[in-house]
Amino acid sequence: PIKAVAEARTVVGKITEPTGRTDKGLIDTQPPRGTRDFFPEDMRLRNWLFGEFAAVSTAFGFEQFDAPVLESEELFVRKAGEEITDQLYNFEDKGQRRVALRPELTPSLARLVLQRGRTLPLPAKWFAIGQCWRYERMTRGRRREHYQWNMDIVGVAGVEAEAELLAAIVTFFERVGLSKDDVGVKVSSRKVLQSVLTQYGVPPESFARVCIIVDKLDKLPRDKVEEELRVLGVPPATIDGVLSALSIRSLEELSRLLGPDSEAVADLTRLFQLAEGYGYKDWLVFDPSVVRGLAYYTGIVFEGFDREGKLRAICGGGRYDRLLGAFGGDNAPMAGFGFGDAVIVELLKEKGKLPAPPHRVDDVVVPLDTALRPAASGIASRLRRAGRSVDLVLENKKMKWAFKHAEKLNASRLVLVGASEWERGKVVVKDLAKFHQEEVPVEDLI
Ligand SMILES: Nc1ccc(Br)nc1
Repeated sequence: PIKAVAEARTVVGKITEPTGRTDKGLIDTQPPRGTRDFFPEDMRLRNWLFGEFAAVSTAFGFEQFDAPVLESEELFVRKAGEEITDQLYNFEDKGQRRVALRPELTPSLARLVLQRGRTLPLPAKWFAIGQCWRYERMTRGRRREHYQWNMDIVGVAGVEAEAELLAAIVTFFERVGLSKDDVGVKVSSRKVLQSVLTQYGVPPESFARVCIIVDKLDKLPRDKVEEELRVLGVPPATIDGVLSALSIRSLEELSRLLGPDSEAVADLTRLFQLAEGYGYKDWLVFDPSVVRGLAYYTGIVFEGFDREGKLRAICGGGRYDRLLGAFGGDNAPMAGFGFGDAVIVELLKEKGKLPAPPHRVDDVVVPLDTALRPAASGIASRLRRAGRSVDLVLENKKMKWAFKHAEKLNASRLVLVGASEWERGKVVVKDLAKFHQEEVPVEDLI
């Protein structure tokens, strides 16, 4: 079959038949547009990365949750002009239900919190690693799915929650070999923008939309952003006021602009003080131009970035105290972040820090003749029960082949089941690292 696939690709290249098959009757072996296959070598990298995500979440005492990739569309319908909802992967199912592949995990988290209601002990510290989707015109050739790690804290109103979440992000970066010279985290608060807009008399109901437009400043030219703000009804003087506030680069300056009683200044000052305590203050950069592109943030917002500025945001998050209310529930303070599986891999590749976990087994077990296959199967079971990973050779092979096979599998030992040893209740165990072998009684074999 491999040959056929190769032929199909070379001869035909693409699907020619209306049946979706090549002229040789081969199905299209590529995954759907914008999606990825994970071959074993890809899966080993993915398992390593998700293992690091989960290890950090566990180190912080978080519990894992998950929810369906398929959700009711209404969970994601927000009228703030976000890219994430513009690109919703939504459709009508066979029961005429409006459904969507989740573009993010936070609304599902909110749904689960509401489902538990008052029975949910607070604070709740939950994490998830889940596939998220968008439907983007393939003209841009971008992916339509990625996996995202989320950590969220429900029930903590103070910036202690954000400080803990930032500590988790820094812990992850350190675990995978990145330092504060490689990456940083830009931190701000939406209360900065809220204060400025209030000073200029912009109605609160425009706040989310203004944030979504301002978030485009690092993607669109300034005049385009100003145009979108004007269309939204934000007067030019206000736009200038907003944009000049975003160019502030110190909390002292911010305090002069917003006044000594500003909540934004108090939150950020406290957050940097806590960061000092954790020891990651040098990883943080106060940057009021960070607003993030999700409508529901209400306070501190942050995003991980590569200091060389070559890549898109590595991760992002913030406080969102009004999401449960938006779903008709009672509000509870919430803060969290999302960390995708794409940019971090690009960054680790750039830094030469991307691991390539090899496939390996502990033992290769080989019967040296057909009559000993049941015995060899028994040996493999015994070793597996002892916790070893065992590749049992399933065809009749010679010793030479067995050695090569064990080497390919990076095996630690080659266990040979031969007639003469078996008669004496033994097998031959070759230690492939120490080039030494011994006859081991079956009852002593582990
Ligand atoms: N929200 C979202 C979903 C899928 C991808 Br790829 N990127 C962003």
